[in-house]
Amino acid sequence: MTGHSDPTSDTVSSSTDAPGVLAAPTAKVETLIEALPWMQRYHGEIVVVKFGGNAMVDPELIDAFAEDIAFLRHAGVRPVVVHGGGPHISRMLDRVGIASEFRAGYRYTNAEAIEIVRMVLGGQVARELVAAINEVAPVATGISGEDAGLFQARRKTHDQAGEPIDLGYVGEIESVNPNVVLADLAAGRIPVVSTIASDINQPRKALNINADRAAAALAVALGAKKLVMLTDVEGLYRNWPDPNSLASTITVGELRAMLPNLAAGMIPKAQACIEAIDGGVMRATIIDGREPHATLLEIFTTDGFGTEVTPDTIDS
Ligand SMILES: Nc1ncnc2c1ncn2[C@@H]1O[C@H](COP(=O)(O)OP(=O)(O)O)[C@@H](O)[C@H]1O
Ligand SMILES: CC(=O)N[C@@H](CCC(=O)OP(=O)(O)O)C(=O)O
Repeated sequence: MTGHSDPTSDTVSSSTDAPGVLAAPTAKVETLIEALPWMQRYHGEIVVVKFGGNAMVDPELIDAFAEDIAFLRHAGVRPVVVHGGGPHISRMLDRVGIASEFRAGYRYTNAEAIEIVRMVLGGQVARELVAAINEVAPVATGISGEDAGLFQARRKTHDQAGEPIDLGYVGEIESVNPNVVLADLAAGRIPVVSTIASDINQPRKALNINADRAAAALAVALGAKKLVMLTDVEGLYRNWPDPNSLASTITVGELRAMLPNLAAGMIPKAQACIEAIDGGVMRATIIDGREPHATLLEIFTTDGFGTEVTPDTIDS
């Protein structure tokens, strides 16, 4: 039996271990068969997967994520990874004596901090993730949003309720030129994108872009079929932090209505889901990145998990 890890199991089993020996292959086949319609649905499609800094908490989770991305690529999906790195940035800022401050879910980024953000995202987090994926499938490449005009941004001046806000060198994406990502995909590579943008008014200056928002803008520009965001909670809670209020599906209209009452890191995530769906991405999901292989389970199994944001009316 090709690929069978236990050569002794070709022999007749004793009655005590027979049920386990019989059940395991059946379950494996069921899992594979369950994946078939999802593989068909996403074959050849672009899926943007955002890996949040809080989901990158341990090396085993990064390894499992790298395997999932390699699996998707070899199953015929065209995955594009967008990474966060908030905790990594906060640690480095702390080391150089800059306190982290978040306003309405976004990091207040002064002139010194933007240099650290650029260095940590492009020079540390992207490198670690590219290396992890390349260990499994050596086709990952790192791309900064400053490369080849990928992300052009303008300084962010208002919060989600439309009130003026000072965030320093934080940007809102104004335009996306996805050609550099498309070229990588066409060459069979797995792009890993860092969310720094060029300032539209000062092209040599960088702006700090929230990674959820950047992932959504990129998903729209690429015509992605799906946006998946891995984070450190099970999904979106309608009544945070009530553990019984986890939403398994929510329409974009319902989410829009919740937006003014959301807190902290969930604000940009919800805005990202809304932008993605409004921009034509059919599904945006927020899933628990603390669960190993969450990405694969979400994309290739029927139940999926976490919170799925859908258009108000679903026609596909
Ligand atoms: N309604 C909500 N549902 C889920 N999480 C929420 C909600 N409101 C605020 N949060 C917070 O948002 C956090 C996720 O955002 P964030 O820390 O920015 O994650 P990431 O680094 O993955 O982008 C959760 O850990 C939780 O503390
Ligand atoms: C403007 C802003 O807040 N930028 C984020 C960019 C990184 C990010 O979004 O990382 P996570 O996905 O891990 O939160 C920051 O500086 O933390």
